[in-house]
Amino acid sequence: MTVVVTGGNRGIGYAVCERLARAGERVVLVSRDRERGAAAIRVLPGEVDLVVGDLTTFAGVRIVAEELRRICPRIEVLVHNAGLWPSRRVLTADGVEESFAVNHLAPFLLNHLLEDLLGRVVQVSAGLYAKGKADPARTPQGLDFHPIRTYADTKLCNVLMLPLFARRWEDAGVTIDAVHPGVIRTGLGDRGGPVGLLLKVAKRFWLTPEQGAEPVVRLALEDKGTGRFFNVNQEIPIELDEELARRVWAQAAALTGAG
Ligand SMILES: NC(=O)c1ccc[n+]([C@@H]2O[C@H](COP(=O)([O-])OP(=O)(O)OC[C@H]3O[C@@H](n4cnc5c(N)ncnc54)[C@H](O)[C@@H]3O)[C@@H](O)[C@H]2O)c1
Repeated sequence: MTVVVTGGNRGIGYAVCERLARAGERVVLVSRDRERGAAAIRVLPGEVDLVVGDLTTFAGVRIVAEELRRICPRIEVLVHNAGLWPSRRVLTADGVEESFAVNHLAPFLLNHLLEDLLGRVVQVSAGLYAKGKADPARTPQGLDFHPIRTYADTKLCNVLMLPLFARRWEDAGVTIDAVHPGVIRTGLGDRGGPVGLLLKVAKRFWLTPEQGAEPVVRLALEDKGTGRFFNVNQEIPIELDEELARRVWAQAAALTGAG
């Protein structure tokens, strides 16, 4: 089975790659940095391929999709793990806020570009989605940027897309679930200043990337359901605003040219 893991060169993604490679799956690791990606695949066990690409821009996502198409006749599992928690507002070359681009638009576009190859998709989301607002008039450009809420907005967008992709793919038998991996000690959200210092201290008490990988791997290898959200291993019913979900979808489609 071929499993593609975005952002697989470090943190939870790396631990996911390691677990899957040890289990005998063919792993394709997507990394934005060639050297860091190559360093990761050198030490990973088993059959691991590297695809290099930056998921910040639509052009970067398209390059990744093309390369995946070239080397994978089928992708049994696509794990959208790459994620960003920025401390300040940065716009991408496409004019959208960076974490909105990587956390939400990149998975949205990859899902469309690869859908005929897919068996299953696992979206690494975050429990913080519940604090998000996903206002289509403001979120894409990161207007009113907030160091916590903006990230939460992007993760809410992931969750809003779940039932829509689940329905879209029903007949094709492609499934999609999302998971909050737990509070995990990785480089996510690292920053300077007093907040960075506090975070560094707090992270000592957080779980390891291997522990964060566990629920992601479990979902990657399971194929019983679709459209579900898991808080670690527990399924949480999600109440979604259908109308908002459709607007967020339409906007992602207009921005990326997919859908
Ligand atoms: N660490 C936690 O407590 C926690 C909690 C909830 C959700 N998550 C989610 O788990 C996922 C993995 O995060 P992590 O904690 O391992 O953090 P991390 O920072 O260690 O890993 C993030 C990965 O995403 C990659 N990435 C970022 N921007 C990219 C881009 N433009 N193109 C390609 N790759 C890019 C990074 O290179 C890295 O490999 C993220 O989606 C994150 O939001 C983490």
